[in-house]
Amino acid sequence: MSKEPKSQLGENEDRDDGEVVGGKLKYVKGDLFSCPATDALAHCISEDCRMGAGIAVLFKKKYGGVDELLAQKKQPGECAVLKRSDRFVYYLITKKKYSHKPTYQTLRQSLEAMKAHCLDNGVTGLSMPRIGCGLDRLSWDKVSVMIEEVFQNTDVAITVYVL
Ligand SMILES: NC(=O)c1ccc[n+]([C@H]2O[C@H](COP(=O)([O-])OP(=O)(O)OC[C@H]3O[C@@H](n4cnc5c(N)ncnc54)[C@H](O)[C@@H]3O)[C@@H](O)[C@H]2O)c1
Repeated sequence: MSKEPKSQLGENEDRDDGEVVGGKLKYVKGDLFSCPATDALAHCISEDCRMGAGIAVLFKKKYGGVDELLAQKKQPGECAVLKRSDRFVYYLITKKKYSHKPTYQTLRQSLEAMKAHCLDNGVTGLSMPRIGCGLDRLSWDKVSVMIEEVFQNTDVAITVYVL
């Protein structure tokens, strides 16, 4: 596995096995969907559940469930969830419409909602891309710290996949 420049990954320790660990987050270079089948997955979407661009398109193709998600009537700052096989798939609702941009505040609230669901349901492994930091233009330096803060003092192991 090739290695990402550390500057793109934050303050991490590069290990011999190609994985990079830093605080609560572990980084793996590669496709998110190559993660262990038992890991829960997380990504960001809008309240309208459009999922017409970015990695959300892949989630829609793989897991469907748009009607099921819309029926949950989750708003920005909340988190919708699907159960697929033995895993939960989390949809962090960070904005109202697909054309909007999220705020750090709604992302934090959505992460808190996801954490609550993880703790209530015994989730111990969670994989995600660099959420909010592609099309949604947030800063990974800030978002990674936020994820660490929200999940500190939990046993949820978080892996971030970076292409
Ligand atoms: N028309 C629309 O529906 C529309 C419009 C704007 C944004 N979006 C989408 O984008 C928003 C989310 O933005 P975002 O910045 O959180 O997500 P994103 O930009 O889709 O992806 C976040 C990060 O993941 C990376 N990535 C992409 N594929 C993979 C993969 N297979 N494995 C690992 N990493 C990967 C991507 O390069 C980026 O750095 C949501 O609203 C979503 O629906 C949709």
